[in-house]
Amino acid sequence: MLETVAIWGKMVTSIMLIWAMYSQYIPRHIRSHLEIYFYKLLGWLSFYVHIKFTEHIDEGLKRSENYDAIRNYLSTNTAARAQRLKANESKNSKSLVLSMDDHEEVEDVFNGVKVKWYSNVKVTQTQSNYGRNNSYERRFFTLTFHRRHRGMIIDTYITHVLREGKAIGVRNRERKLYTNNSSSEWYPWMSGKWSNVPFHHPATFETLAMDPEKKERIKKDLVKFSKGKDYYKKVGKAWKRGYLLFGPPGTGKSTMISAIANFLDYDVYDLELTTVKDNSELKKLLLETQGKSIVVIEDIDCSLDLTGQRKTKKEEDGEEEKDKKKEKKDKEEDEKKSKVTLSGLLNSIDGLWSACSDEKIIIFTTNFVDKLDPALIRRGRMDNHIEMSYCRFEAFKVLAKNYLEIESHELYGEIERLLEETDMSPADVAETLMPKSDEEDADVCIKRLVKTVEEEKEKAKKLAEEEEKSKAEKEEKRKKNKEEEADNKKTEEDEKKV
Ligand SMILES: Nc1ncnc2c1ncn2[C@@H]1O[C@H](COP(=O)(O)OP(=O)(O)OP(=O)(O)O)[C@@H](O)[C@H]1O
Ligand SMILES: [Mg+2]
Repeated sequence: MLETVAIWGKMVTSIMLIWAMYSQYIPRHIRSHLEIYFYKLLGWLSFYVHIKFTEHIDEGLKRSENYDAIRNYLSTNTAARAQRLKANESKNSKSLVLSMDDHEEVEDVFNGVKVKWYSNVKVTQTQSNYGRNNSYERRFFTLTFHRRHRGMIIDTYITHVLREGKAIGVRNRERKLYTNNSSSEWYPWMSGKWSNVPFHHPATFETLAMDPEKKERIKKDLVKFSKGKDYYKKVGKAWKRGYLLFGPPGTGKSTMISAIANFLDYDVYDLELTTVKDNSELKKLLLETQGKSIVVIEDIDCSLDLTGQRKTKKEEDGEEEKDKKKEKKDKEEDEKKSKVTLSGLLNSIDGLWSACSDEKIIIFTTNFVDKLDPALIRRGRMDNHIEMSYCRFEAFKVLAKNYLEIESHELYGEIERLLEETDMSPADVAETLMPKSDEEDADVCIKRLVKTVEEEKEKAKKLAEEEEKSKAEKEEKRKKNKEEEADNKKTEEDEKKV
């Protein structure tokens, strides 16, 4: 026994000595060549095949969906058998997820064939421009199996793992509301491209006040889209759909986005364009969004200078002089401003880049649809244009049911007439309907609404009258000026003749 220990001891010492000499005396470039041949030789001699699945793909640009699917699969099926588990990677999940810790190994059996999964991590050191050392971890799984099962594992087992893993991910995931970070925070050791919070908005299509027929049409459109994977593939279109929500403030555009997210069980990416520096940043941000999600750009007319109809030549000439004066000031401001352009945005929506992940809805909202460039909202880009309008009777009935739990009242007829004649947003109607104390019942709230709508109607009438009056005054003034000009001209001509 002692002899065996001594022999082992000698062997280990010799190996360490040889390794130290090898590292010290063989130059680095020769060592890397030798290592390549060593691994090749190992490959020829080994009976085992290894497949690596990395956490990030595309030069680290994008998180791999396959990696997440494998992690989910292993968490549910085999990770519990591992010696060391990690419980801290449940960020996107409703419940606690136990996954294999780094450098752990588990076995899986499929159709009687044994395979092994290893979870690995490689630490990379980088140096920033300021000389600071940063290290970050790159994780990957390695699947190992006997080479005689190569066909079955590659064709069947991996597909099975990915499909199962993705389904588990969808079942477990907690929906998120994402918002984009400024590019100074994009490093892996900082917040990354997107920050997120759990998405728990209570809005649904049932609580959304709008014309029931329109609502039904939108729901059908969404269902058709979410089930359309094969159809989109067949017609050769990226599996995405654009919605343009437009209408006055408080008509439910943002509420509609939440209702769509809840209806389809999608995540929401709230894209703040003003913090995106340029087109390339925009592409990188969109690449980092996952499928089954809604990308939202709210108030697109305010976000950037993407709007405004294209100018005519005449308008451009007239503005030339003014532009020159402003040029210097604008230039300074421009340097600070986002440089995302209309074409950059269009490219990201439906250029080649858009097809990088599936099942995505893109929603733009605006209060002023006429201000938008037609190129931005043409069909194919924004496939469905939805107008969110002022509260009419049908929408009121939904609000009354939600806020007061009533479906009829003696004043309903009166309200129907008033709402047809007055433009009041659902937000204002909802606020008026909401009981302000325990003593206020439905009757009080309905009467308050009638009073408020009547007041609004009166206000609108006065406003219209004032506008009409000021318009008439302006017209009168214009006519007077014109007459004066004509008189002056005539006098001048008469004087010349004399
Ligand atoms: N159609 C609606 N159905 C139900 N509630 C509504 C509707 N429209 C507005 N509301 C209520 O009014 C509030 C404001 O609505 P919301 O933020 O969706 O309006 P918006 O159209 O996005 O306005 P803005 O143009 O100012 O962004 C919501 O919180 C909601 O309670
Ligand atoms: Mg809004």
